[in-house]
Amino acid sequence: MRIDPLDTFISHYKPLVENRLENAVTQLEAPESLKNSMLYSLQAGGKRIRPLLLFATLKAFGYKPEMGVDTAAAIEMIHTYSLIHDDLPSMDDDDLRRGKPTNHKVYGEATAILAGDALLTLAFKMVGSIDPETADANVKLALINTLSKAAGAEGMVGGQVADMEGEGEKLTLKELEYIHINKTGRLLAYSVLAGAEIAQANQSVKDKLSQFAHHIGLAFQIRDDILDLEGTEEQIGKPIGSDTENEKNTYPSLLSLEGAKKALTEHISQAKQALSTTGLDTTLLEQITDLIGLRNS
Ligand SMILES: CC(C)=CCC/C(C)=C/COP(=O)(O)OP(=O)(O)O
Ligand SMILES: C=C(C)CCOP(=O)(O)OP(=O)(O)O
Repeated sequence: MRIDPLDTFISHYKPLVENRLENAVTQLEAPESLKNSMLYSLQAGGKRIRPLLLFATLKAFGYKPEMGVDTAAAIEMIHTYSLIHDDLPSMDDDDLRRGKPTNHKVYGEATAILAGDALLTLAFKMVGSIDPETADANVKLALINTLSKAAGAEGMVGGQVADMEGEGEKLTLKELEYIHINKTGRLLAYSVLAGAEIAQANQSVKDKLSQFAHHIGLAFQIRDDILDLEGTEEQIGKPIGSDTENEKNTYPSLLSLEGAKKALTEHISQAKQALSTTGLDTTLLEQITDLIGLRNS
């Protein structure tokens, strides 16, 4: 029987980041209610695709994936905070996330906002305290600066604002692409580029990985848009059809379902093309790219 290398990789490295997340929050000297709220969303069962991308990137360079565990935990904290806030009544007003009641439904709106704030700030401490043998001061500074850019006003937060402002408006494909690249793509791209930073890759390889990351970022959100129409509640962990209900601009709403699927296939293929130019052992990254195209687990 053939065991898929990606399955083996996931079963080894998912628990690694999950343990780091749990330890980082449990150790905090902070109100139990806040820690419980942070842990509730961190442990609600995400796919951990961003940590896996970082680990697989390190592996592509021949580095130990373990070297990325603090950065992977930081990325997952920022991603989780963004989902807690995205679900709030003032944003998407969702009741379910990862198949469970949303954070504000369980802990109340104020604690949910503060749990998100605490996860965001803890993420930067995680990167700041990476073992110096894994990343020296210059590498850490680069990791912190690029994380701040990917997650903040010039990245995810900016994309979220544009997404909200676009609700009910008919956007152009270029405007929608801006939203997808920033709201979703930047943090996914960071997961790959952080691996390249830790491996101290040269600029040419970083540029190629950046191209790869751009395409998987877009593909990921296009697939999310498609699943909102034709996925199941079990598959996406929340009711389907919320994009339509919130009058969101999506690839299917602009290009039709068929057009969105075509765009997804094109971005997956361009992502793989970019990978093939890096000269690295990209087996796992290719498999994760396929997973993003299918997104059925
Ligand atoms: C600063 C903040 C709050 C950023 C949120 C970023 C984000 C990617 C939200 C989920 O997007 P979505 O609403 O398209 O996805 P889902 O369908 O999972 O809610
Ligand atoms: C960025 C988007 C589209 C929100 C959901 O992200 P994921 O699909 O990675 O969510 P989890 O697996 O972490 O729950």
